[in-house]
Amino acid sequence: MVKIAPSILSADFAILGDQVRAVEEVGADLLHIDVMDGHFVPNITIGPLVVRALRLVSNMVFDVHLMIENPDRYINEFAAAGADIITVHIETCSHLHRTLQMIKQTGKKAGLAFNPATPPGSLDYVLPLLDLILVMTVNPGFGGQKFIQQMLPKIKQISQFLKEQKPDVLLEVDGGINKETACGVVKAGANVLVAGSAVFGAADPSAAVRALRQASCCGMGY
Ligand SMILES: O=C(CO)[C@@H](O)[C@H](O)COP(=O)(O)O
Ligand SMILES: [Fe+2]
Repeated sequence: MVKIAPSILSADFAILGDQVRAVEEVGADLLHIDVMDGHFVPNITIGPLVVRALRLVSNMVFDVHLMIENPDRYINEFAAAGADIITVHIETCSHLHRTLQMIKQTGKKAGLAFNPATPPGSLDYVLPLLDLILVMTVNPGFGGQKFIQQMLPKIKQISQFLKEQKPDVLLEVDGGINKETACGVVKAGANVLVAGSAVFGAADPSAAVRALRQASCCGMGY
């Protein structure tokens, strides 16, 4: 079953709690929380305080996507604030194995993200520590960008690798996912679809989650 992960980056922050409740009620599987530091990516967004506040109003799995330099400094804080999955970018970690160990030591699930131009190289060496792999299908930093088609072979390659080595690891895609692109990424092997503007940019976010779920079924052959 494909999981749908609305990204609050495109939500209305003035009514964030209501928007999160709406996607939770319609059965979205994870809540994707984009953390940006203005260094690794040009944008600045959410910190642990917001995660802590949302934890009080939601029981969803919190999927925290750290787009920050030197993520080790903040792993414990995000874990304590209520993150369930903490994903770091391979491009930000000088000691990736240690960083992933640090996440696992908090008792949370660990994810590893790859920018569009980054080959999925080090996977062999850190796979035992991973619960999720995130393939960026846009360059990180902003919502509402166009899906990069060239990522489909990368998704296929990682999906094949996971089937052989560790099938329970989630394969998430993030960026430009909507009703039109969902089928192709699922066919390529993705099983978690992050969607920001396609959900919270829609007039009715609940209907948009349902539509995305429906569209993802085509990739599974029905
Ligand atoms: O991590 C990011 C952007 O860097 C994402 O999670 C965005 O929030 C996706 O937005 P859409 O492309 O779905 O609008
Ligand atoms: Fe993200």
